[in-house]
Amino acid sequence: MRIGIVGATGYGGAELLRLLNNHPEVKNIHLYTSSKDGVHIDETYPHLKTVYDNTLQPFNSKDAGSQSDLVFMATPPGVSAEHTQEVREAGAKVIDLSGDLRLKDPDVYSAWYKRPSAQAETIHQAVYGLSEWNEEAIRSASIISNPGCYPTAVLLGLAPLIQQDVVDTRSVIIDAKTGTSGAGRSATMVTHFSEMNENFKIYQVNTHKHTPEIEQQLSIWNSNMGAITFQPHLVPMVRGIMATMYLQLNKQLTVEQIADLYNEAYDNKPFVRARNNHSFPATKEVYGSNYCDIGLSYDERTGRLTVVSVIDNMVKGAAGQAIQNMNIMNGWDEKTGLNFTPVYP
Ligand SMILES: NC(=O)C1=CN([C@@H]2O[C@H](COP(=O)(O)OP(=O)(O)OC[C@H]3O[C@@H](n4cnc5c(N)ncnc54)[C@H](OP(=O)(O)O)[C@@H]3O)[C@@H](O)[C@H]2O)C=CC1
Ligand SMILES: CC(=O)N[C@@H](CCC(=O)OP(=O)(O)O)C(=O)O
Repeated sequence: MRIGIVGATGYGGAELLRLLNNHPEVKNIHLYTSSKDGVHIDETYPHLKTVYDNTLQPFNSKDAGSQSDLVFMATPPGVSAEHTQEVREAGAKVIDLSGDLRLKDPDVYSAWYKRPSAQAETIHQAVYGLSEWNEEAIRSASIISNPGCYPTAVLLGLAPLIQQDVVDTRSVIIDAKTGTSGAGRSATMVTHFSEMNENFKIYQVNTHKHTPEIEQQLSIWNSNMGAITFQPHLVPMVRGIMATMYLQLNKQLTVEQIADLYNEAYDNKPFVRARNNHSFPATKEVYGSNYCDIGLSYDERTGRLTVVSVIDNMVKGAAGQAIQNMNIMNGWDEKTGLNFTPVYP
């Protein structure tokens, strides 16, 4: 299969290249840039030196769409809104890692992203690529909107409870932490070493653009769902997301019954590892891998359930899930090219 990566000089693009290099069905990769035409990828990323012979070429939709069967858009907001349809018309399928095509209501997109949305038709065609829960639609999709990193961790953690309607829908509080790579390679002050080392910051309180994305999917699963509270934090590490979620159950369930909901949901899902022994995952336990690890605890004193979900934001939260979706679209085993254990310590 011929692959195109737009935004290859960014963190998401580089991670795609690292993973696709080990994918047996991928024979040819074109890298596109808006600023580094003619530069070899290993000048930007020496760690990718042995990966194909890739020189960056200028991005235009026509070339990208005709030189590739599938194009990954690993670009900032606005780029895929503008170019996805042109890439499709030139012949390639598209997997978009940005948030441009995730929100089905263009007004909601404009309100949270503070920019014009993509055309309604493109948004309509895009299938939300939460691999574990949307497999059938992904299989026949031509455009995938790859989920955001936080929504991936949060939705995988909440799905079994929300789908089975065992949660007081107004009680959901999500306290999430991320490493600095989530901000991309071009981020400057916010993730500057002096700003982040020995520091811990809350940011975009009640305004983060992943809030409507999480709410949209939760309300597809359960029409009683309303607004949620989602607060992101930056911690001084490079990779990893931990989402700690607090919720009140709307019915009496034993710890065993709660664990059963997770086992039933994820027993045949190779990348989700739910624990039912009161053990809690740490971000390092999924580092560099496509796993999402989940732990939970029910506090009988308060009637509150705590769910902890961790992923590597660069892999399951971006490039890994995108490749998992590529596998599903092509009828390949979803683990192809992704079947490796986390790096530890
Ligand atoms: N980092 C993460 O953990 C995650 C990121 N995402 C999303 O994936 C996307 C990419 O993120 P990330 O890789 O971190 O970001 P980076 O800032 O690291 O990289 C983005 C790349 O996009 C390219 N680019 C910028 N403008 C244009 C343009 N007009 N046309 C074509 N290419 C352009 C740039 O490369 P060049 O200058 O060579 O063109 C740049 O290297 C974003 O939308 C992000 O929100 C999603 C999930 C997780
Ligand atoms: C640390 C940091 O800034 N993280 C980013 C992660 C989200 C991201 O990558 O955004 P999309 O996947 O939705 O495009 C943020 O909070 O915006």
